[in-house]
Amino acid sequence: EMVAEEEDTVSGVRYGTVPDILAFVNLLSSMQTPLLQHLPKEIGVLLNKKDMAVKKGRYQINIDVLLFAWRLTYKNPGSGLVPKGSFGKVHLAQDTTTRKRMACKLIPLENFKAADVEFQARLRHDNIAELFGAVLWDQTVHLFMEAGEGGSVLEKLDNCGPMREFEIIWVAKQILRGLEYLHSHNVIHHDIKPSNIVLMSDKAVLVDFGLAVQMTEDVYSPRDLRGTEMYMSPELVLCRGHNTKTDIYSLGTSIIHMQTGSPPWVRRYPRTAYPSYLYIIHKQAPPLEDIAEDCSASMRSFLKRCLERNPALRSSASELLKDEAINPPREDQ
Ligand SMILES: Nc1nnc(-c2c[nH]c3ncc(-c4c[nH]c5ccccc45)cc23)o1
Repeated sequence: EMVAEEEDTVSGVRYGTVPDILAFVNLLSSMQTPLLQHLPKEIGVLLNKKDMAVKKGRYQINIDVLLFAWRLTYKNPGSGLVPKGSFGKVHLAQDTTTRKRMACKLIPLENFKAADVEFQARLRHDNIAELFGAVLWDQTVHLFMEAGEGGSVLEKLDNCGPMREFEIIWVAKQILRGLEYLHSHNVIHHDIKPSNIVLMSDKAVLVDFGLAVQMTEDVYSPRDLRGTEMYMSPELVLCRGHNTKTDIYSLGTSIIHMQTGSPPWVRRYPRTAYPSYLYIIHKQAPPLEDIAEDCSASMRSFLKRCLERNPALRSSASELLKDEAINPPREDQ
């Protein structure tokens, strides 16, 4: 009766609350795949009753919700792309009843970790991509989330070149609000970079919490190296313990990428000659030389605060939100 019981607790797709979806995703990551191999249909928990229409316990891909490759406004038509997250491909999804457009990240069940969802389910903030639901279908976990239809900042940089300072200020301010909220819950994102910042018409949001961790003390001692090299802080590379300030450093290197079109280091140390940048990040002073020539004095001092080598002296998100660089006096606007 154990199997039958588990079957009926997970049968079909239903609306639920955050504890329900956390229980569901923990079940997924603990359940052995053989048991999940022969499920008759999709199973899942949806948080968003308003925009997702479940019909008699069904929420079928290609029937109740359609998946598309993203078509970017500034990309030539037809080049629909499927951006890759840390462990999954991200599609545009549209509920066929409500017409709501969402992002849908597909993670193969064997790669799925409850952590992918836990932070996004438990933490809600305007500048963190909202989780709408999770559905297991055909051995693949489908995570439905708030969609940044303007694409990621990386796509924008690749397509439109370096951003102007007022655009960078607009993005930096919102990501700092998201980081201030995350860090107030002792959560480290661990992968702040242009491809994990997505754009909507009225805001920028953080995505991809696959590497996020919650600190229990005021230092996190890593078991593995998490993040993307170019944006990593010196203390993270050293692997002797770090804290939420590592995200602030990664925002600083991301801003250098936004203003110059390239991540720090690569112009001075070409990728062809340097397979890894970890040693450079550890040995060299922070990459202030890679700050754009036309960077304003206030933004330059803002970046120095983000890229301070000593995390204890590096500014926090709350402190940076008061910086004049992102609060220009009115006549500047
Ligand atoms: N790794 C990851 N985990 N969650 C997300 C995510 C949640 N909502 C989203 N909205 C848009 C995009 C996106 C990324 N690159 C793009 C290029 C074109 C259009 C859209 C995008 C990604 C997401 O991404």
